[in-house]
Amino acid sequence: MAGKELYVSAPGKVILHGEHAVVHGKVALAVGLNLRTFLRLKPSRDKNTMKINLPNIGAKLSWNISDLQTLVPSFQECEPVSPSPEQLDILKTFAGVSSGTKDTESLAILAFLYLYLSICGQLRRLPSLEIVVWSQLPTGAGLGSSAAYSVSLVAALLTASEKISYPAQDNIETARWTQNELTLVNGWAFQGEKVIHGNPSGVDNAVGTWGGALRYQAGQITPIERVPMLQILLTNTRVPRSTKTLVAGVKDKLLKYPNIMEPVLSSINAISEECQRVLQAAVDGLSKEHYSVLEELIDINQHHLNVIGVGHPSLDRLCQVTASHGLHSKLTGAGGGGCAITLLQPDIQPTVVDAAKQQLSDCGYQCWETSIGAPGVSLQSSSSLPEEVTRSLNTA
Ligand SMILES: Nc1ncnc2c1ncn2[C@@H]1O[C@H](COP(=O)(O)OP(=O)(O)O)[C@@H](O)[C@H]1O
Ligand SMILES: C[C@@](O)(CCOP(=O)(O)O)CC(=O)O
Ligand SMILES: [Mg+2]
Repeated sequence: MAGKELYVSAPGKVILHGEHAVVHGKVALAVGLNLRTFLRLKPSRDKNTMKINLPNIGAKLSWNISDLQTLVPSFQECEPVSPSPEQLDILKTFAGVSSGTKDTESLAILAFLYLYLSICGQLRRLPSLEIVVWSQLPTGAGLGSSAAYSVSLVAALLTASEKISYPAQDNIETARWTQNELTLVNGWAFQGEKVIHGNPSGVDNAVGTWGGALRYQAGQITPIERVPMLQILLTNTRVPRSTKTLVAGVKDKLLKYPNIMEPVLSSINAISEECQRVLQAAVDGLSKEHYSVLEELIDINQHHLNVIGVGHPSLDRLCQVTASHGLHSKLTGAGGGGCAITLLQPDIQPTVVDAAKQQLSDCGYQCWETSIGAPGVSLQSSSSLPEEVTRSLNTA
């Protein structure tokens, strides 16, 4: 691969049930989303420079390879390992980032530096690269943009450093790596998530890597086969929030009120189990009764998520608006604002959906009708990229 330009993409995700509880060992059900993060990597013309350009967050940085090379002795990992506090301190000092930062750009840069130095540190010399990452996903809205960022960076860096193969063949638009290679991508992307989130469960990077529909519990990833087609309305309240802060808040509540919070997490676990049971019992299509169960599960979980402290007035409003049209919604991802999902039954009148969407956009929210179960991280030919993506990557 050395010396080639490459394009990689990774999907965002929607958590159907189990957000937050999954951080504490419970089950989550998650699916790949057809909004993706795209990355272009090419060798730098200037042999002593590493450049990264992140147009979504307005960050453009470059470093001297010789300066980065001085950090290598503290990294050089053979396999994915958790970033140590000492390694993070070294990176913060190098990047001029204050400790305890939750700033978007700082977290993105720290994650990049950690992954670049760890993955490429064993090479004779760090490679001079130009990397652009651009995403269709809103950043920090619960759709796993941090994981899609880490997964696409890792797949590109592992390919560029020849630790995984270059799977593309002539005339093939998208190619995927082998299961073993994807396991390595997922393992490193989890470390990137740790830099950004502090204490991630690993569900988001698993969906970014494998796509489709997954059951995730304590690191165990089980693909859910033949999930019936679900129509989902995805709404972004546009209220910004930080996964890191929300995850830390739930942990504090759990430590303070273990006897009160643990049963709530167990109930969320039971909701995920029941949802999986319904989806798998209904491979030939969901009946009206199945839909009523799924709707009730959504309502109950939304109440639980409020109890554990990750609700937000914008999400309450969203649920009220959709309920007024007979629809059921819950937050997805870390909550505190960000996105919610609304289940749409297949025979729903388009006028009902349109009226709900209109009222949501009157609240200042952004809606998408999505298809779920998108493929995981992929190597793409430049000709396979939508025009919007090519433009964003090349003009950044
Ligand atoms: N396209 C991107 N470019 C740069 N950084 C990104 C991008 N997408 C995500 N990130 C990083 O991920 C962080 C958002 O992660 P998080 O709070 O977990 O929200 P999300 O729900 O979108 O994953 C951002 O602050 C930024 O550091
Ligand atoms: C809240 C959590 O369950 C999901 C977070 O998703 P997001 O970063 O908000 O897209 C945290 C995790 O699983 O690591
Ligand atoms: Mg995230």
